[in-house]
Amino acid sequence: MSGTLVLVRHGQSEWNLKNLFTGWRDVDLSELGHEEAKAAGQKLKERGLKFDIAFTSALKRAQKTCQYILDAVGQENLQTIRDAALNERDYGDLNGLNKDDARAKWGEEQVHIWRRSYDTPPPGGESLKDTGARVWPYYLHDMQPHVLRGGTVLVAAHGNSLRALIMALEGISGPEIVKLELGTGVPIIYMLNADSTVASKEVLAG
Ligand SMILES: O=C(O)[C@@H](CO)OP(=O)(O)O
Repeated sequence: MSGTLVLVRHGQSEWNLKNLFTGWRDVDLSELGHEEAKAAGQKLKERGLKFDIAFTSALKRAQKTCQYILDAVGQENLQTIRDAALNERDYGDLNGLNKDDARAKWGEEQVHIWRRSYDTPPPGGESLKDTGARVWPYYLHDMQPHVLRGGTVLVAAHGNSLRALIMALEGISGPEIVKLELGTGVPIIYMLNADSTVASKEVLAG
């Protein structure tokens, strides 16, 4: 057995609440999002988890979620690396549009393909494959070494940057990844083997 990797999607954002495509727009957590982030920290504290390093994106909804978690576990000053490699997928021309308006304009199926498929990018934006092409090398180079040294690593990021990471981590296929949805503020705890494969996965939902 090797180390522990804890992935958390940020708490609900203002634009999640308004049902808008968000992507790289730097919107804040909603009131509920602040609570979800605190609750995520509380759950991890109850597990007795202590981190060796934290990683988050260049966007404040993820950074604030990260800080709430570190505060909750009593590690408010832990080394935290912020990197745009972990940013949400760039939604391109869809950024700022209402998701229901987009469905009315382009159809339910097309919007679902843009939101959840592996390799169909939204107009002017990144596909999940494109997102994985920046997230996975970053994981391998910057995060995995800590895990393989037996460390416990926190990653507070976004729905699609984490879907891309989980896809590679678990070896999920393109057709299967369509079904994977991540809840806001829900921690996922992976224990990894020494050969970097997944030994166990636990989702702290509810
Ligand atoms: O708007 C976004 O950037 C993302 C995540 O909130 O939305 P979706 O769930 O549609 O990928």
